Amino acid sequence: MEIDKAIGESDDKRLKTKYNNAIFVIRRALSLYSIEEVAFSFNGGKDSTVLLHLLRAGYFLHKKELSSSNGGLSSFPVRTIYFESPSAFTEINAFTYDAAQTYGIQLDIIRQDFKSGLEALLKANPIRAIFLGVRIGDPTAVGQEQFSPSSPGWPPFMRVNPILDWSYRDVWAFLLTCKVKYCTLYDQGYTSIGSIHDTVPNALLSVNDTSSKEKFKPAYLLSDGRLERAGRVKKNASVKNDVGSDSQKHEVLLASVIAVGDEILSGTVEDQLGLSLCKKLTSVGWSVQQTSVLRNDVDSVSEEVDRQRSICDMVFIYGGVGPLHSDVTLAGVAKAFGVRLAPDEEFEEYLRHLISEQCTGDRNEMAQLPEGITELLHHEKLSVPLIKCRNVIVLAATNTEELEKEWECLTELTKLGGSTSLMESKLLMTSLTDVEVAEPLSKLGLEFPDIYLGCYRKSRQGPIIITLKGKDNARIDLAVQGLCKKFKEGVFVDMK
Ligand SMILES: Cc1cc2nc3c(=O)[nH]c(=O)nc-3n(C[C@H](O)[C@H](O)[C@H](O)COP(=O)(O)O)c2cc1C
Ligand SMILES: Nc1ncnc2c1ncn2[C@@H]1O[C@H](COP(=O)(O)OP(=O)(O)OP(=O)(O)O)[C@@H](O)[C@H]1O
Ligand SMILES: [Mg+2]
Repeated sequence: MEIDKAIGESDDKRLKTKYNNAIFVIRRALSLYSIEEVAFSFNGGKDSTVLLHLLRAGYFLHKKELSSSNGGLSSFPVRTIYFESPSAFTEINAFTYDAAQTYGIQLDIIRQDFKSGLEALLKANPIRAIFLGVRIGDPTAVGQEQFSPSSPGWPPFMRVNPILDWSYRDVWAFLLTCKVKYCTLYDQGYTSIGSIHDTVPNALLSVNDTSSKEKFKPAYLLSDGRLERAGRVKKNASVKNDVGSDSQKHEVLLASVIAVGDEILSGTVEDQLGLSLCKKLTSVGWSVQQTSVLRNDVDSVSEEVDRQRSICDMVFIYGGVGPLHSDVTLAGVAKAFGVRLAPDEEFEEYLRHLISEQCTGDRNEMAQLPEGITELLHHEKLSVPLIKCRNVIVLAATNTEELEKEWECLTELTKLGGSTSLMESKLLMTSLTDVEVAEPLSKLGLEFPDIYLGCYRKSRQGPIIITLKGKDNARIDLAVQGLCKKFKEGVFVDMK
């Protein structure tokens, strides 16, 4: 069988594992249900196309085992249903029909909505299980397993999701490795295809071109699969790194800052990040509604996150992020949104670069993220992307320098610091130690509450760089003079 052979010959270990797991699910389903009792829901999309080939391979392997025959696969006897809609792309329709013909598939075209169509289908046929190309990350995948009964209110059948755990990259690795045809729209920048009314090419694949017609790279070049739905215009207009369109209606954006750490509560460790975060938020025009410190306890986190996420435009949470038993922040965030934690391969990949060979135990444990609601915000300055779950930003920073860096990246990646461009700023460099400048600086902060003061260093031994930001240049100059007065002349070098 050509698919089984192509995967067998590939040296992509991950793809092999994914393939074997999917084939296992398919073969289990074919053992549990007779061929008349299963159906394949095919719509010409990329995930569907992957599943088509997996099903063909799975059916072939299943049949081979039963009859020990070794012949080819000329026809595919699994009932295949396509819900054809007037708002489908013509390219999708053409591909669906074409694929059916190429692979000897008898297509059942249904021109009703999903629910009514399925009701009629199940009435007329002994179908008990339907294969779907649903993947983690799809909005409809939340809470689903590889075998999931249909939801209450839907006709009763088993949803079989062999590629539930496949990532965007796995999908493309499979289609390209097996060299199978897919819908032409994917070569024109479309990364996930809905109806003609809600789907455009993914702007992240746009190619700068002087000609009037915008050009796009093919779908397989999208580096962050999480953003595959960025081309779903109406339903997902806010997919890319904004703070939510509703929030823009407020005059002032509301933030909540949550720290998680038993050590802060016991006084063992002082929370420096909260203060810093509040200043930063204030400096870019946000109003911090509340700061809280919570125990390392899933329920405490979920309850607080749930409360704050509904009151505020954005919730910032830090502490309790990592693989230790006390690192419960992500589990709490997941619980607040009513989703589970699921392994995330792209995130795992980042962690693998960091921990590489030192890693013992199950790496997946470390790369679990709230399923279906997580967006990874990549930035070249960060070794691990920032985690955004709807309006909750999970910061991995454990000290102010790390926070400074994450904040910088966050403001670049989102519209958080939308007003920073209107701010005036000054950069001062000094070889004074942290201890020497800490108090004068915090005093300066009190004297100049309208001025944002930030500090960072490029290396541990290197100089400290002090940032002063505010809306009024004269006030910044006054603050600089105030600071300089507290020290001997010449200890600060004006960098700008
Ligand atoms: C064969 C099939 C079975 C489905 N079963 C369910 C189900 O059990 N529960 C449910 O909420 N939606 C079910 N759906 C609907 C999908 O979850 C989802 O709403 C749809 O695929 C998304 O399409 P849209 O993005 O065009 O709305 C089913 C869809 C199909 C095609
Ligand atoms: N109109 C439809 N007819 C039949 N099955 C459908 C239809 N729409 C969705 N499905 C089923 O739901 C699955 C998930 O749909 P989804 O749109 O997420 O994936 P896709 O269309 O295969 O790929 P893409 O994400 O690129 O659009 C499909 O793989 C298919 O099994
Ligand atoms: Mg689709």
